[in-house]
Amino acid sequence: SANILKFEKYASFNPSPLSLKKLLEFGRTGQKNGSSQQSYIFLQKELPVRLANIMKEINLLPENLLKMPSVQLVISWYQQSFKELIEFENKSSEDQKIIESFTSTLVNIRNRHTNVVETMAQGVLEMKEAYGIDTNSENRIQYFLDRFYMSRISIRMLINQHTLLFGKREKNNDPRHIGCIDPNCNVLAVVQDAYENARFLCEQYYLAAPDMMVKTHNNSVSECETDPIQIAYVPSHLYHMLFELFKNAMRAVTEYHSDEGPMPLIKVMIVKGQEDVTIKISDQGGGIPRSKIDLLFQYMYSTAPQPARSDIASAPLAGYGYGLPLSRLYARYFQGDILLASAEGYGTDACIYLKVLSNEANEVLPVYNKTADKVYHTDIPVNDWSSPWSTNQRSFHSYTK
Ligand SMILES: N#Cc1c[nH]c2ncccc12
Repeated sequence: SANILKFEKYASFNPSPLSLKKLLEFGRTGQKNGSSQQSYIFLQKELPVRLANIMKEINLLPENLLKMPSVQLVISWYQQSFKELIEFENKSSEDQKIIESFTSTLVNIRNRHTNVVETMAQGVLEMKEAYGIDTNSENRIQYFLDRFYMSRISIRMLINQHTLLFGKREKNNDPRHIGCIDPNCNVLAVVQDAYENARFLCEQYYLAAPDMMVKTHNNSVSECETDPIQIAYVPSHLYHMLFELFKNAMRAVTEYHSDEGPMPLIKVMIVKGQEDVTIKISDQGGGIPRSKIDLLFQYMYSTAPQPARSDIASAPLAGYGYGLPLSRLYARYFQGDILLASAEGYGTDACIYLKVLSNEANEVLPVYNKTADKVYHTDIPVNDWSSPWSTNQRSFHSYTK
């Protein structure tokens, strides 16, 4: 049908990543007239391209997952949103009425996709319970969900920028922000905000919470050692990452020191260098074995059956949920990262790395291509490093000649 042809057409284009610098410049001119038109012209093509690219990958999911009702529901949301977007394919950007209609379509799409993460997690659970899971599928699902959620983060970022800059005036938005970007995001302020909120939850559940000590080092050449550490960033993304890491650190410390007196502090180091801003959160929560670190970022591992509704309210720090894998995607989205280094038996350092320069903070987007396609169609490569469990007749030596 015509829609299928349009779908293949948009899927044939690669997404065009924007940098924070581009998004900022765009937003600054945006507040003058005329660039709602530029935004419309860019999004009119870029949003269907990003939707079509990730929809191509959804179809490559393991059969057992694809047929889950929750996954079918998510697919229907993407199909509907794609259909609504291509309605604007040949509509002129000269007509302000068309741009207004496009902006309200974006709001509808954003609302339709509000619960995509939970619904996909439900689909993974349905499949686990119905068919179980083999390692190959687990790896493919991990690969897919990282790309699928990164694509969703990027689409929501573009929609939020357009609707905040050109949509109905939001009442409480900070005039210094450009859409959802703060050109001078004060990192310490977001750290303190996330800590206070995680502490509140921790005290509610554990009746106690560890204190925090923060040190900052501003080693950027153009600034003084004591200048506040600021970068162009999306405060809500930074908050999401910090809140998650503080919750996990507090849970570890309170559970590891449950029986004795005062709990050890959570130490936070914020450093601005030439290339990176690093936020290191160090706890003495007993740590986690190196062999289990990867599990914290596994969607499948974190997809545990939801405890009874009453438990959810009382266990706000329970389980790891999708918080860590999604937080790492937020960090990676603008070329940063989150790394965990643990000393089992003592504690854990969690590091958030962000880009100092906004022209280096380019969107990281999944690109549907032959490589991606191959990941879905090849099994895990044959073991090319020795392992104690693999006996290989060909080279097995008998030492008892
Ligand atoms: N994220 C995070 C963590 C921060 N501290 C931790 N301790 C045990 C397990 C996970 C964590």
